[in-house]
Amino acid sequence: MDATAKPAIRLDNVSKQYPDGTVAVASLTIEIPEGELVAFVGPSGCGKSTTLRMINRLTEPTSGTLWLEGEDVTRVDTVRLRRRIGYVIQQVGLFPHQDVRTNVGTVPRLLGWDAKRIRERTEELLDLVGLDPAVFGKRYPHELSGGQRQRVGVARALAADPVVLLMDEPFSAIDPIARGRLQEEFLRLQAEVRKTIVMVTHDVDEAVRMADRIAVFSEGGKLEQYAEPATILGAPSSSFVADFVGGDRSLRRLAVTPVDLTMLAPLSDFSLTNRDDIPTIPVKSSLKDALAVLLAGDTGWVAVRDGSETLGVLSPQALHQTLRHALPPEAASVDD
Ligand SMILES: Nc1ncnc2c1ncn2[C@@H]1O[C@H](COP(=O)(O)OP(=O)(O)OP(=O)(O)O)[C@@H](O)[C@H]1O
Repeated sequence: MDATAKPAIRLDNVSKQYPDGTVAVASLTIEIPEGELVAFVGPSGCGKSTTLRMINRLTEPTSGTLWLEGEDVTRVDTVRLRRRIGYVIQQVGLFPHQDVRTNVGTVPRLLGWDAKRIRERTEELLDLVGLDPAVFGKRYPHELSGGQRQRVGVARALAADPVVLLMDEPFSAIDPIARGRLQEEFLRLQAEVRKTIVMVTHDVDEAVRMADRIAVFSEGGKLEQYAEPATILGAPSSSFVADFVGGDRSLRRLAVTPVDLTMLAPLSDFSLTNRDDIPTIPVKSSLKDALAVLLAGDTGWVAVRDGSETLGVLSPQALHQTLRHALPPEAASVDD
């Protein structure tokens, strides 16, 4: 964690015991750095949603302290607290009898914004989530696809510019192809708005792809490991974490391991009739992207580009070495 980054959210020894005696979260301390996307993963019933809902106090903690931007919000008025925290859930929870524009303007209306400002803000947000306001603004939720509804849900959650966005399984009800597209769009949106986001997901690939940091929980809201995706996959802290992220975590790791620029050979080393034939990848590509491009091409080489400048060429041998380096054999077994 960047030592200078101040946490947007801090849970301090927070616990939740439901009235029937179930201890969903025993005693959890975790900090969410400002501007980061943190994914909560873990087996069913381990307390992910309870923890998420304690952040906006839809579920009141039994004990412990909750901090938002350095302020103790454990006992502040929940209506005011929730205005600072957007919330997106799996079934979106759009109001079925209100059109898209009215749905998106919900919180600004509650805040008493004037009509012109609400209209401008809803237009801006619909544009931001990739829905043309002229086409979609007047539609009702049942006139939208699942993915479009989800975008409206995100636009609505962002409407009053909250400091934090909580998302509980936001993409899980959407088919895999549309989900991939939404995830990508969401990452683009996040690069623009840079909110502090906490997301619960069942999908390890989604967490690896989207999160700056992953929190792996076990039963009772026990934080097993809290680290960047590459660390969770490459150095799981226990056999529990290793088992949870799965036997194919080595392959998952390729998606978060960048191409090693020290392995590139100069383009001039290659006697090619037409250098334009070499497939290229951008400098920030992952090993997974490099491998995919290499397999799709005929030349066996991949040029790495920074804008229009070619930095060098990745040969199959260099890629093989990088893969072996990225996927050491010991990564396959982890002991407690
Ligand atoms: N209102 C409630 N009353 C009693 N127990 C509850 C309540 N809500 C959740 N629980 C219990 O608390 C524990 C944690 O539930 P929670 O929904 O936080 O888990 P989760 O990790 O989000 O699960 P999932 O991945 O299945 O959604 C579970 O044992 C669950 O049965």
